[in-house]
Amino acid sequence: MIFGTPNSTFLESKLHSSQGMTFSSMASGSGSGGLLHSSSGSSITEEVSLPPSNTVLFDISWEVAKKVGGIYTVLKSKAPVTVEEYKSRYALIGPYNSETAPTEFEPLVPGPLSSPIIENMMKKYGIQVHFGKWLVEGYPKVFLIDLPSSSHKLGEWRWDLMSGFEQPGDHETNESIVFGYQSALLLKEFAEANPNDKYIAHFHEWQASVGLILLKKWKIPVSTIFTTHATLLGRYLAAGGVDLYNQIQNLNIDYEASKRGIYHRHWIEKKSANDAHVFTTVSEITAYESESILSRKADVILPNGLKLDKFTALHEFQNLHAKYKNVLHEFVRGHFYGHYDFDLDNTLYVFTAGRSEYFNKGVDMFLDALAGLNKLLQQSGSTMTIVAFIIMPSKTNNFNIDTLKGQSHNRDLRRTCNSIVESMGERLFEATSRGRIISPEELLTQEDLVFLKRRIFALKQRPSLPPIVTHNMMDDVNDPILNHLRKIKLFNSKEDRVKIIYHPEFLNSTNPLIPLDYTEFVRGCHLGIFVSYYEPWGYTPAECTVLGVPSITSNLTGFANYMSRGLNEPESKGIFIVDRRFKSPNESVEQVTQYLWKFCQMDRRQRIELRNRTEKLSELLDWKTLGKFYRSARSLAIERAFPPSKPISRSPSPSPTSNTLKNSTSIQQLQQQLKQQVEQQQKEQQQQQQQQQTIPINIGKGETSQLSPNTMSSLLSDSLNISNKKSSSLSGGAKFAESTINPTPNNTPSIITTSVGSSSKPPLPTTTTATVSNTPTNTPTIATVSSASVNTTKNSFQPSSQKSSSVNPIEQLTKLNSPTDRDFKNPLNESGDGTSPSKAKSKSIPIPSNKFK
Ligand SMILES: O=c1ccn([C@@H]2O[C@H](COP(=O)(O)OP(=O)(O)O[C@H]3O[C@H](CO)[C@@H](O)[C@H](O)[C@H]3O)[C@@H](O)[C@H]2O)c(=O)[nH]1
Repeated sequence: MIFGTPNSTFLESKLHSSQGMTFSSMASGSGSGGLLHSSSGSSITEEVSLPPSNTVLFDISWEVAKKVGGIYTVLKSKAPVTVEEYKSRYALIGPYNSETAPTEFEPLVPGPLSSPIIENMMKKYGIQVHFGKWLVEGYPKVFLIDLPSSSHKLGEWRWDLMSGFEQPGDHETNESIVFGYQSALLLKEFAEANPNDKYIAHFHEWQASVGLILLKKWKIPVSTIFTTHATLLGRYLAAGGVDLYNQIQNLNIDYEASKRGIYHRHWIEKKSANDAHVFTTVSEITAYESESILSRKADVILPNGLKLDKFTALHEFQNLHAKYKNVLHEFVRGHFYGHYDFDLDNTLYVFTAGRSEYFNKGVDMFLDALAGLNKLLQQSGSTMTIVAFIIMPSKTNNFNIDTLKGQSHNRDLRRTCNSIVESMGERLFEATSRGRIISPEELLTQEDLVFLKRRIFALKQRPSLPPIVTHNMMDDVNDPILNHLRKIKLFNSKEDRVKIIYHPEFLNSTNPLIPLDYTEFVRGCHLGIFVSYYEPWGYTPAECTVLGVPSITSNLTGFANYMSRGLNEPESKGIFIVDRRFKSPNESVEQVTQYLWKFCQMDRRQRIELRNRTEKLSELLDWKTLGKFYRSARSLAIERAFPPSKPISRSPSPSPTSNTLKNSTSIQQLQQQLKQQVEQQQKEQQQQQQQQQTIPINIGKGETSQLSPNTMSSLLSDSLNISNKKSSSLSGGAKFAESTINPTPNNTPSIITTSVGSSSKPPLPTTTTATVSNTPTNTPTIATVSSASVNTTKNSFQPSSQKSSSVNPIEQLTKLNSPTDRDFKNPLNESGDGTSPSKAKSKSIPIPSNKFK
């Protein structure tokens, strides 16, 4: 039976797959092993069965072929391993978006199997489905559904789904409902056309999960998985100042959702979690939260992985750092034209990035820490400059003129200098070929000098300080980031050692200011800072790690908890974890400031060594390691939906608890395994003789740096290592961290008296906003609003006295947590996409009593 032609069809691999083969044997082509191989040819020993040939997998999400935030990264980075595993029995379903389709999607002619289904969708329901491939690595097949083709059905479908508590004015939910019915109909068509196949539909987040509710309601034989990448209400509560992890169990959840006008969305999320055969989240901390908010324990925890690009030459990523840092240098020269009085060789680039959630993403803390660092650098008389980037989309109206002008000045100046150099070269050549030494006056003529003087004079005419924000903001008066900057008075003035660049748009390589895509930008920076308050996982610090860039994150992120369980001394490997759980907000800010201060004390070589150690952790985050949890979730879903001896089950198994425990044990086992490997490696390194030879590394500027033997061995080794190479230098790394992370007494300004981690730590000078009183000399671009607000940001910390006696480790972690509300925290400040609390309405809406049966 022919299912289709290669390259154009979904499901053609049914022809080739062989049931029962192991994944690794298939993937490696060896046919001999039962090992799941990592990219380094190493590792986690595990027998993985290929999915049976009649299993078909769909991922369903709002972010298929359309970037909004982290879920796009999950799907895109996971695509290669999923395609490898399922071949063309894997596809994604998402809404069709005409703006992103041209760059993300390539239409294909559907094969004989999908073709009648797509035709039926149009004939029976009038729904247009675009079939093709997603233009990302692995090229998975996608079904993109045209929402407008069903917009006339909205009223009917909304009534069918949530009569009694619908919110007709909520555009985002309306779209979710339309997409939900469309995707459920598509899955129904597939399941009915191929009754012998076992379908797994994996729904991501509430916006895409209405279809899951319908599959159960219509009794369609499809096994379902629901992953919540955050809970809606959790985001709102955190952003709105609720002490989430301490109070969660005391809240009336439906009432809280109703109060915020999101009951109908919360209902979709909760019903999806409860209707799914398998319910999953991305971290333990979100599993804990989901138990209260969604009334179901997670069956499986799915830590987010990344697709690793391993270089054959391990120092290559250091060279990329130098390359992209030069692009940032060029931007900075232009941006600060007329005020460019600092040394780029003594400048560090730090950044935060992500969807715009001012409080939840810890931007408030990031800025307060920068204000503290600015003060410390000023007081110590440091000449170092820190350029801090904030890459967070906001509503804008293109780039602002001042910013563009800066880049154009810079380009003009470069052109002028290049043409002078060219004529100098000609004159030099001419004189030399006539056997004469050229005089300096002949080389650089009076005319050239006048020309250059004019250029310099033009630069100095800049009337304002270099802009804080690169774009015209649609609502700069209410932008929480700009307001915070106004409050702490970081205006890019001459005296500021910390300069700010707020780029309210995601980056891409066609950007006229910073022509880098996000990954290249991260590589060019020295340090990422993501001290989130609410962060189910946190891709941004994870991406830093695999790109070999150290980062500061918070212990309220799934990523930090995952890494700290798997690593000893994460700090020494470039993962700095700030305590937002047990410390007051002011103390957490001070901890960030201290980390920054100490980072500033490191010299270039120490930073290179730290980057090496950071990069070597990437194996921990590889989908080839973490994909196993997805496989567990799928097997469980199949097991529950299609029990071997029973007819197809249409309802989820009632006892997820035991599976939750089973799975969390397996994550711990994996981490334990990785930890043991790292420790083993450390032992081996200690026994190792120090190598005498040094190898040059390009560190930019055309210089080379002689790395120490320890660094070299760590460069050459594989950190997690797996294939028993005897070469890593993690133990050297730990020693290095002790000596470099703690500030050298001579370099330490007098106000810093101890290092982080000291049990008798005297307080740092306060880093809150009121202490920063430098007034800008010129009018900064953002200073269009009153600068009256210079009061100290007062933090209210309530020490947690109610220690939990619960045996649930997550509960223990989170119950003891007592970060509390900060004065400036305002839920209405949060903005972003549909998962963001920005759309909270104050109006309460009715809660039906009959929807949860
Ligand atoms: O210029 C930029 C800046 C950022 N990013 C990306 O944006 C993503 C942001 O990720 P994250 O902050 O983790 O995403 P959220 O959108 O907040 O996603 C939710 O879902 C993610 C996936 O499960 C979880 O990691 C988060 O904790 C959770 O809040 C990252 O992959 C970045 O690479 C860009 O592509 N371009």
